[in-house]
Amino acid sequence: MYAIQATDITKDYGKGEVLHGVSYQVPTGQIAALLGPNGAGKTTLIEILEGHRGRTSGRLSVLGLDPGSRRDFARLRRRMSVVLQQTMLEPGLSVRDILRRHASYYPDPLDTDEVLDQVDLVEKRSALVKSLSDGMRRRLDLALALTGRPELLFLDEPTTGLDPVSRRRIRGLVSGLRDSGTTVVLTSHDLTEVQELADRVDVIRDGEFIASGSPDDLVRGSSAFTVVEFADPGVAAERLPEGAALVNGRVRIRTDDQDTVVREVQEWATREETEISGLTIVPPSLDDAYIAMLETGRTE
Ligand SMILES: Nc1ncnc2c1ncn2[C@@H]1O[C@H](COP(=O)(O)OP(=O)(O)OP(=O)(O)O)[C@@H](O)[C@H]1O
Repeated sequence: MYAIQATDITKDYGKGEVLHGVSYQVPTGQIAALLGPNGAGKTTLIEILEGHRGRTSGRLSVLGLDPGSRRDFARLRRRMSVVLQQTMLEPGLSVRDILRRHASYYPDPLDTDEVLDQVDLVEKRSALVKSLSDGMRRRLDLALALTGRPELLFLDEPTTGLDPVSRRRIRGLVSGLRDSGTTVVLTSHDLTEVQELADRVDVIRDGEFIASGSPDDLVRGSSAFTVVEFADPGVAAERLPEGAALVNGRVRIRTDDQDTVVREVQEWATREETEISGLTIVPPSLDDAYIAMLETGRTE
């Protein structure tokens, strides 16, 4: 079952295509991250999926409806939520009042206090919107989005500007949404967050997808390097293993074949009659993989 099925979507704003026939699928109940450099076409695609922008061509089904049709869009609005980076809220209303009013738009909304608790804003329930900090505003935006029990949630940079405790809490909340069957489409430039949260990642560049898969798949399939390191054994630089560099008192070797490097390092240590201590093998992160992917233009 797919919450989103987009096939051969193109978009031309009038000066040539910015989406070149992209196909994109998100299984129901998964967290899908959409990544790509500035200008790649993420916002355009997301807005088409949300029904806030028309497509030039292609087929699209979101929760079984076509966001490009006015009638379906009206139905879809009751079943999905969008959390943008900035939203307009009436500054003179209290947190509780704004949530209550929002809840009145839905047939079966979440209880206001419950949703405030979820986003850790209980203590601010009587505060006016204009008195909230940026981080609190973001949490209120999320509370508003959750109120209608959306089946599909679009989240744009959900934890930008939040302090570490709030960030952790919101990430926990987002992964809990998946557990309760909500589908989440996430755009974030924080790839640690994406690695932690996303079930699948799709990378778009110049209006085309260049990679798709789980975060682990993308890391495994990338040309990013693993780093093998050990403590400086105190030998002369020219006697270090081939390809090694001395960085902050550690010998560092970048490789795409860690097993061979570890074996060679052990053989080297035997030859040099030296001990290897503090050996670490650090696989590439999603961040490394993503950068390598964009540099090499690797295809799926
Ligand atoms: N309203 C518009 N009119 C004309 N061209 C647009 C419009 N919106 C976006 N574009 C163009 O479409 C392309 C994709 O832009 P889009 O905003 O979708 O990229 P993005 O991946 O979301 O970028 P960013 O990470 O910078 O937000 C860009 O070349 C942009 O200039």
